[in-house]
Amino acid sequence: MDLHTLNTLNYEEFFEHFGNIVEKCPLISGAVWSRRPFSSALELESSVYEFIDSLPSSGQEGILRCHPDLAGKELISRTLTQESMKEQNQAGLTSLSQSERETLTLLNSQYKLKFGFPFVICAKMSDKNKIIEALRSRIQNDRVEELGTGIAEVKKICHLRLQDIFFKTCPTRL
Ligand SMILES: NC(=O)NC1=NC(=O)NC1=O
Repeated sequence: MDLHTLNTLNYEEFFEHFGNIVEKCPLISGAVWSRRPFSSALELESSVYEFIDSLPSSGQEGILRCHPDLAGKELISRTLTQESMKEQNQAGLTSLSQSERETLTLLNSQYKLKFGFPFVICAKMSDKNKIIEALRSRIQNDRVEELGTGIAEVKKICHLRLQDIFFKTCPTRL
């Protein structure tokens, strides 16, 4: 997608392309649309991060709570968003053994009980073993630290989703 197109999308069209760059948080894209014109794709990405960083902790916790568990009920019931399905599949979470699934389910529940928001990690940059390892170690952290780490992972997920959108629409420009 070239810059002219990006900057001339009305907000409905902007939602079509960018509505789920942060999982189930179209409000962020709705807010960032007001920041156009963008001088680059990078500036669009920075506007998303600035919006997220400007939220109070309750708002950032809300963003984490919009994320489905990894290998959770939405994956089982096939109600994941397209983006999440692709990311979870890429990390090998659609081909877990029974014991791996049980371990992830237990750790996810313990994590949510402790923090009041789900464990979030950029699945595309990880794999099932690293995810289980990260969950085991991050559950030991305190809440403030985990909120920060979770939001950092949300930004990584957003970065890769934006790359997909821009690359998909102009694959020739490598
Ligand atoms: N709880 C999560 O970490 N969810 C996710 N990570 C991803 O990379 N995609 C998701 O949906």
